[in-house]
Amino acid sequence: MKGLEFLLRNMSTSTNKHDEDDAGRSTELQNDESLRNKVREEEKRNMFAIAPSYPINRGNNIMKEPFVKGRRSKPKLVSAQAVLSSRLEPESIQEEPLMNLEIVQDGEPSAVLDCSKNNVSKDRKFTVEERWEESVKETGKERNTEEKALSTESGAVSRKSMWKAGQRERWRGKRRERLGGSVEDLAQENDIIEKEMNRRIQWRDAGNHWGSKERRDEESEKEDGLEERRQGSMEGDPEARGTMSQHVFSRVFAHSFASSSSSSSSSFNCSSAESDEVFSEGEEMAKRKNVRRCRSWRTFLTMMQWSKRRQSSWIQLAGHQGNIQLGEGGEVLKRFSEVEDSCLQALMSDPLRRFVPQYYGHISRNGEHYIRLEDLLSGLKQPVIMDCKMGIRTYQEEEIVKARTKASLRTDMYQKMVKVDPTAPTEEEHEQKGVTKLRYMQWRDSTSSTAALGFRVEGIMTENGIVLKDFNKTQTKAQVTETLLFFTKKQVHILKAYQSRLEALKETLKKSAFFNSHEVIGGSLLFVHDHTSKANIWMIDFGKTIPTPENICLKHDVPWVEGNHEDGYLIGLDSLISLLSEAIKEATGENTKTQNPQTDHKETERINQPQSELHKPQSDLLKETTSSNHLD
Ligand SMILES: O=P(O)(O)O[C@H]1[C@H](O)[C@@H](OP(=O)(O)O)[C@H](OP(=O)(O)O)[C@@H](OP(=O)(O)O)[C@H]1O
Ligand SMILES: Nc1ncnc2c1ncn2[C@@H]1O[C@H](COP(=O)(O)OP(=O)(O)O)[C@@H](O)[C@H]1O
Repeated sequence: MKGLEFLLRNMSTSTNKHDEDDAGRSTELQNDESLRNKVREEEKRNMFAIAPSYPINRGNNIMKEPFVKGRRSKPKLVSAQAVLSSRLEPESIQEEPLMNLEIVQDGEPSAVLDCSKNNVSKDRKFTVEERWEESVKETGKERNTEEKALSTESGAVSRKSMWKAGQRERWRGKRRERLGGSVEDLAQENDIIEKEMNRRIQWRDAGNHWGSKERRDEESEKEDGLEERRQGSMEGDPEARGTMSQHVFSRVFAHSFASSSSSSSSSFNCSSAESDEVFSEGEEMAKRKNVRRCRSWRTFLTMMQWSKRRQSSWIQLAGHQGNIQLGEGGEVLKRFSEVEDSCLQALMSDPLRRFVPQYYGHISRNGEHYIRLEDLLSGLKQPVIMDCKMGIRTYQEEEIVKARTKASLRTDMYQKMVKVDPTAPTEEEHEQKGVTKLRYMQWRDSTSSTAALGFRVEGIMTENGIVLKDFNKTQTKAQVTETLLFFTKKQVHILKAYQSRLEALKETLKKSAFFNSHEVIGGSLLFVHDHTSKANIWMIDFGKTIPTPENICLKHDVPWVEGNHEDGYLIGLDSLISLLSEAIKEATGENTKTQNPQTDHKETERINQPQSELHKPQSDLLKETTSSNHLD
């Protein structure tokens, strides 16, 4: 039986078993059901205090306080339809309680909402943490009212203690039966009974706790029509198993660690049949040890399975390879950079926050420092991704100063250059077998669409996990349009969703204090969609985004000359929006203007540095796949 399914079944089985056993108990116990529930609730509260439902949300002091409270007011990943209406929603940022991770349809944790429902605030799904807090509030309320009523009803003798006394009697009887005789030392016997009984309550409540929590989750998932998927496809569909209910897993995961500290109250009851028998202290210990051992192995294996699948379905498309990885808690870990970190901090309280992955602070791992970010691929099934580097230049002005003052030659960059175009380096560069970084970056900008259109495609990953990175010479409008059509498979709703999101971004950029005061160099827009028509675009990579000098107010849509610090971000955004329009026309067959990539290419050549090679049709790119990352 597969790990998670086994756990899920076990949890629900144990719940049922408890229900049956409860039914068979004495009348006295049945009458005191509500009190017993209260004790359970108390236990439950304690257990959750040590086992947060998702480690990323709390428990880590490295999270910075101001950002713990804030959260974007917008849904993060939305259906293509819903993106279209995003402009209509209020732009103001509401300060909401932290909701880093939410439950999506397939149960994977993610800051994702299914926005196919129009009323976002009413229909939004809650995070594991929010749900938990809500249930605590409710339980607390019930408890207080109930306790008040009881204390006034029964005066000094609480029903809780009456119930305990009844329990004690029952246990004493069972113990007498077991020992087959009378009990001589009453004080000692009482002590043993008290211990056994308390342990038994904790043991049972731990099982009931998981059972009832699981039942609640099952109910809410059923509402979402998930039951069928979980039962039907979990077993057969490796992808579904890969995107299994991580919130359930997280609980088991967190709980496993909590219980490893040998707290009996946090024991996970995986065999209720056994647990309902009365054991002697030694027997009970031995059984619990066994149960715990098998449980921790199962938990460990499940953890490994989940982690492996999630890791293999995650990809770093562009940028410095190895710089970014998926963290154990499902977050993205990016190698720490002071510049990027301060940008992300500032962005968390800027209107642009809804276009930026959630920032969770830092973490150290194996001596390395990382920035923790929301995984933007979470909640997507076989994601299709495109990374577009924005701006009319991708190097900072300081690179020019460096090239003038202490120019160092880069062999690696020379080699990259030659690989793309052996005729690109000058004779001197060929002799030196090296180029300056500035030279390389300028060459990259001019041979791609960066200099002319204000952005370039850095890479695309198709739904099969095929990665294409050969866009060095994708330069003209026609070529980029062709690339957009290829990337979206001409799906008009996706193209429109992207266009709409970019228009919303443009509006937000106008209002953003961050954007007004920063030179955004080397930043990307990450386009993500999947076959379930979820689509979104995110601003990522702020490693070279720096505050502008005080005397400079950037326009972002004018050409760059050295010293004006202009980045041309809005030039790129406008180009993208208009090329998406072209692609939509093309996809809907409305385009009367026949585009000719070659003529178009030649026009651009006149604007930029001439390049020797003509572009290859997009279909050829597939043959030149640089790497492959199969998701299944
Ligand atoms: O994309 P290719 O053609 O491989 O070139 C890369 C990108 O321009 C990187 O910019 P970005 O970070 O914007 O993607 C740049 O990093 P930095 O400018 O950030 O350093 C790399 O410089 P080196 O890291 O020096 O190699 C350069 O080699
Ligand atoms: N928050 C994120 N969620 C998912 N993928 C991400 C995230 N941040 C980055 N990536 C992936 O990593 C790649 C490189 O990210 P980037 O921040 O540009 O790195 P670098 O600074 O090395 O250029 C992106 O193209 C994308 O595939």
